[in-house]
Amino acid sequence: MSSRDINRANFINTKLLGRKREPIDVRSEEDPEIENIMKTVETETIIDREEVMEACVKLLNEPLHVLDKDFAAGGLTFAFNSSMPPQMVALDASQAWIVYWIANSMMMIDPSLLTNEIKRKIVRKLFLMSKDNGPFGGGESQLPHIASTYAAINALALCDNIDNCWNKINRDAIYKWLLSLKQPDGSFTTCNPIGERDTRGVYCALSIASLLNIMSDELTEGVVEYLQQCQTYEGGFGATRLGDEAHGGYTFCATASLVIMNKLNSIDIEKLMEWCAARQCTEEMGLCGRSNKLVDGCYSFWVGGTAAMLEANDYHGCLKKEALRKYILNCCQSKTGIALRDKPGKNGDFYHTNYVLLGLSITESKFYYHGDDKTNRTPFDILSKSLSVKEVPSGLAFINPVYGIPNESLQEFHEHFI
Ligand SMILES: CC(C)=CCC/C(C)=C/CC/C(C)=C/COP(=O)(O)OP(=O)(O)O
Ligand SMILES: [Zn+2]
Repeated sequence: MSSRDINRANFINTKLLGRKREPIDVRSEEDPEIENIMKTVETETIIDREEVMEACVKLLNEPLHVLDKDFAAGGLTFAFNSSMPPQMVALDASQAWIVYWIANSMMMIDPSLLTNEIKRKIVRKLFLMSKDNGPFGGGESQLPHIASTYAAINALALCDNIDNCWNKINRDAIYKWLLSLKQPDGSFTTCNPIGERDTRGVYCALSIASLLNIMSDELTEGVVEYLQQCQTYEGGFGATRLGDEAHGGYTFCATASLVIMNKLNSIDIEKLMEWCAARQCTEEMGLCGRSNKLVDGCYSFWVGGTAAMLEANDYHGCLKKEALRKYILNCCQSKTGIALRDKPGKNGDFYHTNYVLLGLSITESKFYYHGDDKTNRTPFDILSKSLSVKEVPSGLAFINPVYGIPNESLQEFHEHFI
């Protein structure tokens, strides 16, 4: 991988998934592409809290908008089949993510949208991103990355073992590679040797390993202790154990990792519940990712999914789900675009479409565990059923909050590897 590729991958991972930090100095004359991306980022409209509140309150007072499924689905199908729009060039190292976001959105809206032809395209594209059929990079000829591998495995889980593709996944190579990323403090790097080490790596590693049934004591050694150190005084989790601010993305990753290991009881759950409840903005009723920050539709999953996992474990009521649902339906559907969005004033995108839809499904579901045996719980035992809502339910698929994919696909994929 050239230093330009490393810079670009770092930049994209930081912007898209990473924690807040000083901008990386990647602007150089030799790289006009990155120069352009930086310009777009810098000129992005800064939305003021007052403005957001005003726009949301106006929209929240309107009659509830019902998700325009045909519009959204048609748009997504088009986006997947056509070539990438220019702004997507910026996501060169995130192609596995894009495939997962689009496929998962389609699956949640209507599984028949994901035709065999589209599934074959997904499988073909994903395996091109890997030299040995796993682990996966962010695009063709890119080095493997833990987040790309996570996204690729999730996307493959949606493809129904078409053409026996699940047997093609190189589980041995993935297991060895995951072990090679393991750090003495219990965390995982995102890729070697330049990767970041934080709760994202832990979650991606455990999600991949549990789905492919390659979990081992060696993989999970020290992980609980690492995550315990990431819980902050506020109750949420920071990126690392070095005192980072609690954030919705990292809190989801830590909570889901603990649920996968059936170790939720090893952290301060009451504080975590308080922290989740405090994420619901009192005017907009959507969720923010951290203290004193703006509401954003994607936290309907990162924080909403955390609350759903707590609910399954009998810690109910962190969020006002009906009010969050209203925020999603009235404020996250862009009237002009095909996609779902962060907040009024923003454009829709694939990332927000997926996580807002996951969040919407959560607001219409009750979460619980199958069976009474608390000591042997697995993340695959989490079930959901319909929670009655005031207006018409959206009819989205029920999802598993640990993996962020519909229950049906999850069960089928998981059972394949038992
Ligand atoms: C599985 C996996 C890799 C998950 C990643 C989860 C994660 C860290 C999500 C957060 C992503 C995000 C857009 C943060 C924005 O920070 P910001 O400072 O721009 O936004 P804020 O003001 O809302 O904090
Ligand atoms: Zn967002």
